[in-house]
Amino acid sequence: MDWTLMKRGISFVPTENCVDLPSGCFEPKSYIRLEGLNIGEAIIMLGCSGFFWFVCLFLLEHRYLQRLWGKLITHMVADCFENTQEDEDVLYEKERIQDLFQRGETEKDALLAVGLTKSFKRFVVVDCLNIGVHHGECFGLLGVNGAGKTTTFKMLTGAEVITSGGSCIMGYNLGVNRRKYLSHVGYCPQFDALVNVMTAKETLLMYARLRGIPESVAEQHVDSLIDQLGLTEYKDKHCGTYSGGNKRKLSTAIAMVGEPPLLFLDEPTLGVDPISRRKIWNALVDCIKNGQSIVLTSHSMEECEYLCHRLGIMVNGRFRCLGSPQYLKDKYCQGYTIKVKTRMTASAEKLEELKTFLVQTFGGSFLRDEHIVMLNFLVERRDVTWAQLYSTVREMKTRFEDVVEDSLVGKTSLEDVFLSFTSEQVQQRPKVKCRLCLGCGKSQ
Ligand SMILES: Nc1ncnc2c1ncn2[C@@H]1O[C@H](COP(=O)(O)OP(=O)(O)OP(=O)(O)O)[C@@H](O)[C@H]1O
Repeated sequence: MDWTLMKRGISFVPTENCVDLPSGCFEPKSYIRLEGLNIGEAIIMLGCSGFFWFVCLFLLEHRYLQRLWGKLITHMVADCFENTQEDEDVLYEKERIQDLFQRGETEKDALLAVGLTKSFKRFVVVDCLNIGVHHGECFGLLGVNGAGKTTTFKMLTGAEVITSGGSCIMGYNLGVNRRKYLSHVGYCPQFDALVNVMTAKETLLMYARLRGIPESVAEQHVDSLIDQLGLTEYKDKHCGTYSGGNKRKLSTAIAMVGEPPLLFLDEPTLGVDPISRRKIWNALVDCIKNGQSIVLTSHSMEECEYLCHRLGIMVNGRFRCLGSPQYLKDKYCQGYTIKVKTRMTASAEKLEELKTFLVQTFGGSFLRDEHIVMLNFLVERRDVTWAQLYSTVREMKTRFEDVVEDSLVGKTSLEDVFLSFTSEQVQQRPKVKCRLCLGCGKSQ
């Protein structure tokens, strides 16, 4: 046998007429042949898979897949708004978000959600919602009970399956790169998810470890969160013994563990006292200064004005308006409000007289809402001066002394903007025609 040939990768196989061969009973044969147990097939497979993964890497590196996905999504949600009148700011934002998706530049915003839709059985709860949250921005999601805020949060945090649409956080797609996507999120759910037998410190340390914060800095990080949110007094007590407000503080602190780039906070200050609320606000302002982004829901207009750069008011699962608090006030509710507290003993005729007096005094004013003894008038005029308002209110008090108990004059607020949209909310909404809403349109 020729050992030099063996070393060069040539094997020897027995031949039928071995006696005739000069080398004896063996014939040289290559290892890399395709037949039998040779490695030819493996080499071809290796070459093909190398080429395949190179193409995949190339497509990923050059964002072709993201662009393709973006185009697909925007194409599929294109019909979402057909037959509906959308606010111009909402439409502008939708176009901006779709453009970013199409160009594959999803990392330009901290959060980009396009055509987000959720339907439960026969009803659409969130209806082709487009959300873009800039880096270092606090975005407020407002809406009456049942508008779809919590469902939106659940979809964006992967807790609820999205019926249609898609979402990217820091450029990572929930559908494609779920683990990376979720690693950038801190979530404070609407209902506290706490382990009752653990203390605040133990809970936060557990989350710090889960987030991979090194042990050497975890304790210091947790202590600073406890201090920031005013939980120092309770840090070694079991969560089960906490008041509702303290549970909310701890849930907010959990969301802040590890300084994630995006925080989803579902009513973080619900049931929190005014002093602690300000502590939470300050902690959130620090997060924003730190470059983190926040998506917040709240029923406190004061909180939204304090924290949010931009707000979207959700009605029937859609944005009804979008913009900064001041912009929304200027656009939707210019003017003043006159609140009148009436006496319980006031007769119906006198009340009607009072209403007519205020409506007629200022052309362009109307009774916006009425609750037992409270009348809320909106004066939608910019040319009215404070002096005119106060003199009218003085006159009203003198003329209707037996009807008016007290009154309050003020500029229109964010609450007025909010109230102007709430009447549009309906409890159950039928499915809309949308190419991505699975089966929608067909079942109707
Ligand atoms: N799992 C579910 N199955 C059926 N309907 C649901 C489900 N979850 C939510 N809904 C419905 O979806 C609608 C929106 O609920 P959601 O909790 O998102 O409202 P919300 O705006 O967060 O209200 P709130 O301000 O009270 O928290 C409600 O009418 C609710 O009944």
